[in-house]
Amino acid sequence: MMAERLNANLLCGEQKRGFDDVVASPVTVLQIGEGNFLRGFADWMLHVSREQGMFHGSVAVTQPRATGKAKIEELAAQDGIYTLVIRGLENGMPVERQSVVSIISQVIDPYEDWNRFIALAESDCLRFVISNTTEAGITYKQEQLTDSPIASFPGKMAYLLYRRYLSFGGAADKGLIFLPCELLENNGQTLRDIVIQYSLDWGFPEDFRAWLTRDNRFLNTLVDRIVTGYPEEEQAQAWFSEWSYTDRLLTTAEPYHLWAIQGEESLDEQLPLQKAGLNVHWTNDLRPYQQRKVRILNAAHTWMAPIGILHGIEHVREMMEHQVLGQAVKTMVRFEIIPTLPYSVEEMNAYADTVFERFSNPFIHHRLTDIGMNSLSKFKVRLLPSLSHYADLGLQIPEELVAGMAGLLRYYDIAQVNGQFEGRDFQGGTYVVRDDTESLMRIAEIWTNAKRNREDLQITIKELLALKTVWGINLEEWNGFADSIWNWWIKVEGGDEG
Ligand SMILES: NC(=O)c1ccc[n+]([C@@H]2O[C@H](COP(=O)([O-])OP(=O)(O)OC[C@H]3O[C@@H](n4cnc5c(N)ncnc54)[C@H](O)[C@@H]3O)[C@@H](O)[C@H]2O)c1
Ligand SMILES: O=P(O)(O)OC[C@@H](O)[C@@H](O)[C@H](O)[C@H](O)CO
Repeated sequence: MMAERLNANLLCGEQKRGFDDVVASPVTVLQIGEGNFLRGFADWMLHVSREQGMFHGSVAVTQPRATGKAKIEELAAQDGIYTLVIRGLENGMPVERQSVVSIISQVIDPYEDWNRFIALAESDCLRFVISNTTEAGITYKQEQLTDSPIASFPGKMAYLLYRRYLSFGGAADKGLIFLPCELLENNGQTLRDIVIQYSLDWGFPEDFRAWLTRDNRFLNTLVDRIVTGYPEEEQAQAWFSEWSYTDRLLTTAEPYHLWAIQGEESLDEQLPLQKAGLNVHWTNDLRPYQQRKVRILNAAHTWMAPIGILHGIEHVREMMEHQVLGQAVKTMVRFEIIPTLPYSVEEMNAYADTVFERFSNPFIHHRLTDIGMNSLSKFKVRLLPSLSHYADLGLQIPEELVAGMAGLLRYYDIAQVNGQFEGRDFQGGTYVVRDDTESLMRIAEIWTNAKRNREDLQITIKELLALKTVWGINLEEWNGFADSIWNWWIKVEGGDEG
């Protein structure tokens, strides 16, 4: 795609002209994660702000894992420049906007060039660290301190900060502001705790930890935008011939975007996103944003993936257009989930309306198989709290929430085939289930031992509901729950949809 390499300089103040008259600004943001989401969300936001003359920095992007180098290599080959197409409905009207995002001025593979990565610690103008490493990226695992690539994302941050502390003698104004985008409650705080843990493991001095906690900020944030990545090849080719260039990093996203950040509004002076007209909220309470998103939008996705796949449905929009299932999603959100949330029903219904409009976006082909990945842990966080609300009050769990659990169990009726876990949909077609291997093995074992007659299936359902390692609690103990699931089973396997 790109003719010439951007020759950006890591050091502040040294700006060089590069590709197509783009001026590479000083690197003020370190980005951990080269995936679709950050490119369709945070990078795009910074790009918009810079286009308006408000944000004056640029981004150094690095990959968080040693495996899967294709994207970082493509990014390097394209000088960090890529195309984003935003498509969808805005106030009921279709929109399609293409932009060439050029905010990335450095592409660094820490596994190939550790020294270049760690040199960022000494950069005077570095101010922010933005990340998306999936929920799996913000976890603690004991690790050795080496002077070559550190494996984990938090480990890398601990070392980078330590080097920064040494470089600047613990200067207060050289602390960094972390904005993690991982969909994890208290993502900032969790990242900070793990970074501190590494600093203890590796024997860094107490003074460093004082600087770390006093002069660095780890802000909790909540992101919301559906970024669907590279489009179907036919669409991509049509665009390429229209634009007269090809772009393997082409990404598509919906117009809707929200970034809620737990921090004072004055931070927008340093990171002018709200000022640039973006839907960014600086707030002291993230919970309302978090809960409504996870418990409504993500929950609806997590509900529809297994059920939709079992019915042979491929995309979210098709699911919403399905006479029975589309209605079931809406019923569940409006009448079963919203009443469990501690917020105004009007506000929640208004949010749900925007979600249904987003799900019906005619330009976005959001695959249920993508959403269905890791459904076990997603169900636990996104749907189970709504079910628990009823169970804890001794109430019967409503029909569509039951269907969500039952559909999930049916979807995980799997067997190991050629090293993969396969299930069969209602039409007899096969699909592959991707999830935590240990849980999959346990579930596959239960299903393999099941005798498949009526009575035995009831026992199997109970056995699955009792898997505390998967659900965190024993769901078999919920009064009447196993029976409700069984009723769904008879209805659906008997041919009815539900
Ligand atoms: N795509 C969306 O619409 C969207 C919206 C909001 C949040 N998210 C979150 O983003 C994540 C998926 O990101 P994407 O859509 O950019 O997909 P992607 O596959 O393009 O990128 C995934 C990124 O996560 C990194 N990663 C994966 N596993 C990791 C691990 N174990 N440790 C460290 N890093 C790891 C990859 O290197 C890559 O940078 C999911 O966790 C999802 O919840 C996605
Ligand atoms: O990205 P996942 O796989 O964690 O969850 C699937 C979707 O629910 C999710 O990607 C939403 O589309 C996104 O969270 C919207 O902001």
